[in-house]
Amino acid sequence: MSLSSTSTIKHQLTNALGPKAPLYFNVLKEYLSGHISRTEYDEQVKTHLDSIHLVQLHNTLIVSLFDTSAQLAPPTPPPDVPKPPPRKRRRTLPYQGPDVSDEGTLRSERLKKWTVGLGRRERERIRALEAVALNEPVVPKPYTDEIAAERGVVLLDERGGPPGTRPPLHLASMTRAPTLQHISERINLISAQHNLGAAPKEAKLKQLITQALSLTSTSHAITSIRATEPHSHSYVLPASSFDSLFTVSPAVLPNKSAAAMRLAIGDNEPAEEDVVLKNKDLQDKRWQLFALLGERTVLLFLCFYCYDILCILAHTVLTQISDVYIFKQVHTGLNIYSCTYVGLHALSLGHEATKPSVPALGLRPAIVIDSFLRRPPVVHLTRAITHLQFLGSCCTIQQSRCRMTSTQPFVLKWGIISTGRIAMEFVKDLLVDPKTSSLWALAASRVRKNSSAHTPPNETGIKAYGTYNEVYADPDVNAVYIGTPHTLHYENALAALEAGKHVLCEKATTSNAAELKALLKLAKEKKLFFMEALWTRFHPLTLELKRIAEEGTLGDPVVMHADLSADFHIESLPLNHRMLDPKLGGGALLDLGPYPLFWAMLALYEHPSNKNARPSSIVGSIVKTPITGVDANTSFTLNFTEHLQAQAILSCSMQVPSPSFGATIRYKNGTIIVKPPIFRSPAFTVQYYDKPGGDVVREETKSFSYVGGGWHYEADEVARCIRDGKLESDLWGHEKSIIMMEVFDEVRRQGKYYLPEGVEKVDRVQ
Ligand SMILES: NC(=O)C1=CN([C@@H]2O[C@H](COP(=O)(O)OP(=O)(O)OC[C@H]3O[C@@H](n4cnc5c(N)ncnc54)[C@H](OP(=O)(O)O)[C@@H]3O)[C@@H](O)[C@H]2O)C=CC1
Ligand SMILES: O=C1OC[C@@H](O)[C@H](O)[C@H]1O
Repeated sequence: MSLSSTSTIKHQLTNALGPKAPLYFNVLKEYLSGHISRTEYDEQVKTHLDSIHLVQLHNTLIVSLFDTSAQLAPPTPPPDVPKPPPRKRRRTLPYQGPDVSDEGTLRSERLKKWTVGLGRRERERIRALEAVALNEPVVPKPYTDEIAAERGVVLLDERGGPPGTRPPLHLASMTRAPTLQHISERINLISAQHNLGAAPKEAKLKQLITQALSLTSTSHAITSIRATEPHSHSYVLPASSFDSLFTVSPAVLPNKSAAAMRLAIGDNEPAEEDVVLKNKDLQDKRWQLFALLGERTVLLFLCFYCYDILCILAHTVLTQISDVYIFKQVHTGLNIYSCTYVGLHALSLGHEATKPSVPALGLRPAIVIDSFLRRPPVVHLTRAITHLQFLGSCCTIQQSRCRMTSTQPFVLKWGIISTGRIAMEFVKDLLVDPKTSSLWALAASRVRKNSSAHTPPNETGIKAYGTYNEVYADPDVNAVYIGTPHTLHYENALAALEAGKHVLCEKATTSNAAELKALLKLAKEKKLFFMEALWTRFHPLTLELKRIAEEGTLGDPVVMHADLSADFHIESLPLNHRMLDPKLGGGALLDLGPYPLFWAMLALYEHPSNKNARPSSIVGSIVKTPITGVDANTSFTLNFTEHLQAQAILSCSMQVPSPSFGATIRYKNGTIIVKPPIFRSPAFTVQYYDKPGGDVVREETKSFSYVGGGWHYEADEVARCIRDGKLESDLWGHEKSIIMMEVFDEVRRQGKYYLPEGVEKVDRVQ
């Protein structure tokens, strides 16, 4: 059926209704735009339909509206299930007189059939998906989360059944993702079907998806999430809002939604409340959800109204992040708005006090689709979009929200040592969200020698100093970032620590392990935070890769290869360039080597089966450049044999670009391939075997993009750790940096690459 058929019926109905027509269409508009509920709609529309003829015309109009979808090609991407046989076209419209099966009620069978809202193809698709899910043994995950167990988290029932027993639909297992073309067609269709006016443009959708995805960066990056537009006031709900929201009866929704929204984001939002969790809160299901959501990489989509959009977004998101949970009112016992706010609040709080795991709450990393398949399609695209926009706008997340006991945003004032290349990249990323980190002072050693500690902040509010000592001496500086060449790290970090500053120090942390150990000893004595700036460890890609690598399916790691190389054109570099000058720790190993070694540390050392055992052997080989004698090409292998039988084969060169593979980690049951450049990889692919050493039966690629350059993740980690009084990061702690330096020492020793006398300030590798 075409849209003109619908207009014919509309025309007939208008004539038949006479003066009541505007009222009738107004009610329809209200319904389709979601302002009134289905029940309200039925009640109101009935008052205008005072003859059988009118009722039949009305029913035909409704059918024709829904029928539009049957005639246009379904753009929703088909799943990987056998295609249904071609079906006959329905011959319903244009209106052909009274339908004998219509009993003159608004609930005629034919109408009911249509108002279920899903086409047969769609229903079959869903049914097939359910079958897939049901075939899977549903094994509720054991109650293993230690924090949850310790705190005696109460499991939520899922629709009256035990948690974890409700089979989810594995949208994730679908291999074909929708294209923008699909999305746009579907949106046009839905919009046309429901008189929603102009459909949003692809760009708009893209923007929404991007916006939504930015929510999912990971809780580790919470402080980096930005709203698309600046907001003058907080959009995060105070805890008390929940009391009202939770008491809003689902029966009055969605028509009261606007009120609920206003309640939530109200223009006159009172001052932010101090949210302190008490013990009893920890037993509260709502807070458990906060905790759950705050802990995990979660995107909450509550597109009750628009199944297609939900699937599209879920698809998109599933390719980007680890878990997507779509909470349904029936599933959580919360209404749709409460769910939204729970999610937002959780994201904003980054609640770390309780960490009930997903299985502990009986939720599974899959999309749970249930009763809404039986709901009439109050398909309301604009509402779905409003939700997403709302989600986006609620994401002005301030660091204060990550700390339940503080009402003040935590701001870390950074002092930057050096104005070199990487220091400036780091600075740019600090400015990605100035609310969370404040760039306080910046020093160059070789320019602006005349400036003094009393230099007033310039128009950017950043003090510019002419010596590093002035930064160390500035009482307002909390943490110092060191971005000088490797061999200067020790003296710079030492000075910063002695001045009482926390330190984030570029890789390679020092010239040798002895220097690093001396720094760490001092940091501990002074109760100061110290971290190697191994930014890659904090990237969402790395967190996700680690999750997949360690969840068990792949088994233990066996062999990994990693290389980072770059052609520095050393023949044309000045001899005092940091890559060539042995006094600055020049060469490939200390500059590029940290990254292949990092991947070995992540994949092998950090693997739970390795039980934190250090490498049992290190073998290195170095090719030096005749230009200055620093290493030009270096390879090294590490064995991890105490608990694993694993080997890392690592290499770096400053004479050629990286190879195409980046890093490859081979496990007993699969392989992970990390795309280069491995310091900020854009994607990784996981290949699963049918049996150990067997064929690849499934392959999944996960792609990531970064806000800014990707250094703010490590900056956020530093801020969080310092805020929480930690002396080292849980993700990249001291022990790992020491192992890294010991590996470099050993490789240099074996390759006979000795730094000039006096360069190493503590001991000397020889
Ligand atoms: N995390 C990452 O992605 C990256 C990290 N790095 C690390 O950052 C550090 C710096 O690298 P990069 O920024 O590329 O180097 P640059 O040469 O660009 O910058 C180093 C800066 O250190 C300062 N400096 C102080 N003393 C000296 C000296 N004697 N000789 C040279 N420079 C001196 C200078 O700044 P000023 O004059 O202002 O004092 C100089 O600009 C290295 O340890 C490297 O491993 C490098 C690249 C990427
Ligand atoms: O840390 C680094 O990552 C990127 C490389 O280009 C750079 O040389 C290195 O220091």
